[in-house]
Amino acid sequence: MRLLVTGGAGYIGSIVAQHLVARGDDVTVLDSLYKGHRAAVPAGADFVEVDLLDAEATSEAVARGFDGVLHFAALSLVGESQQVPEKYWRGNVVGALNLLDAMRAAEVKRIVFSSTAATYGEPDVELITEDTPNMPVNTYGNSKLAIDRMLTDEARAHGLAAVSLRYFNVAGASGELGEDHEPETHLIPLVLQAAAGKRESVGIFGTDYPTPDGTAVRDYIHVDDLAVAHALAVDKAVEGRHDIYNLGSERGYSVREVIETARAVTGREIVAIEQERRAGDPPRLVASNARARVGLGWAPEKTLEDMIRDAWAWHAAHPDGY
Ligand SMILES: NC(=O)c1ccc[n+]([C@@H]2O[C@H](COP(=O)([O-])OP(=O)(O)OC[C@H]3O[C@@H](n4cnc5c(N)ncnc54)[C@H](O)[C@@H]3O)[C@@H](O)[C@H]2O)c1
Ligand SMILES: O=c1ccn([C@@H]2O[C@H](COP(=O)(O)OP(=O)(O)O[C@H]3O[C@H](CO)[C@H](O)[C@H](O)[C@H]3O)[C@@H](O)[C@H]2O)c(=O)[nH]1
Repeated sequence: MRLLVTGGAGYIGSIVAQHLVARGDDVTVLDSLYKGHRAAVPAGADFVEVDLLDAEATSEAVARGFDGVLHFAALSLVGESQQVPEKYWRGNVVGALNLLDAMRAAEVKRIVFSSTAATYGEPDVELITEDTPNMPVNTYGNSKLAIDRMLTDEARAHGLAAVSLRYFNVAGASGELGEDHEPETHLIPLVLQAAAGKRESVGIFGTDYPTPDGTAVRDYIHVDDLAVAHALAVDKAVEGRHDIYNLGSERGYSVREVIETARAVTGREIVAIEQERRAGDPPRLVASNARARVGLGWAPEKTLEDMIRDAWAWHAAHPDGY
């Protein structure tokens, strides 16, 4: 298929693009390079430097002719989204609307969208299903949920084939491609920076959660498993439908468990300092992936050890990032 990957110079988009190139798709990456890296665009993919907020340039890029779009481009810093919500409503929601306008004009009928567990907010359930109510607790989650709803309407009114994939906590690296965010806010890369001596310690944000060891529990998913799910989703999207799938493992790990696993995998000392809770962090977010198993024929295969080992190998090969 001829596929356009927005945000394909970023962490997840570049690795999914690499996977699509490897299976024989004809891939074009669109990215503004606001956060992404030109060096992350996989060999074998075309690249266009375009900001989705530039409607005209977006239309021109989409008009090159594609069978489908994978839409990763977004702003995704939860803290920043609370401080400057307008940046997130414009960047994420207006950007997606420009993309959908361009797709409609060019008769591109298929989209896979990077949604997020943040659309659920802080649900008090063992496993989050796609029927768990959407109650985002930050602007980032609100903006992603707004795009999900846009896709539902677009599928109904114009026959778009749309799939939203709600990732839980993504980690790991894939060959030459890995996670290089500035600023970095995610637990696993920060823990590995501490292991590598690039930072003195890592904070444990909250030790009084109602969880077995008092620290927050998350469902970590390897970026390669995510790539497989995207390839399935783009193939299985159905015209006139908007399907939503959680992508997680149904297994939660606490912050302490992640740090312990990183100590075991790296063999390094990792200084962890107990701190106050980070505002807006729910105690536990673990996905049910039953719908993705049935609807996509997908199941995660990689473990937390795999994610940490692969991310560690990437950091060793790229100590200063891209
Ligand atoms: N990392 C996670 O754990 C996680 C979890 C859930 C959902 N997501 C979603 O997955 C997607 C990818 O996340 P990531 O961690 O790879 O992020 P990332 O920041 O590494 O990649 C996003 C890319 O989008 C580009 N971009 C942003 N705004 C753009 C615009 N207006 N026009 C063109 N390009 C633009 C950036 O330059 C960057 O390369 C995002 O939509 C994010 O919300 C990520
Ligand atoms: O230095 C750190 C960083 C994080 N944490 C903790 O580790 C867990 C994971 O934190 P991350 O920042 O790695 O991930 P989040 O669960 O906060 O964020 C994930 O879920 C969000 C929605 O809830 C967004 O989708 C986001 O992009 C995605 O990475 C949280 O309990 C957090 O409090 C620490 O203890 N110390």
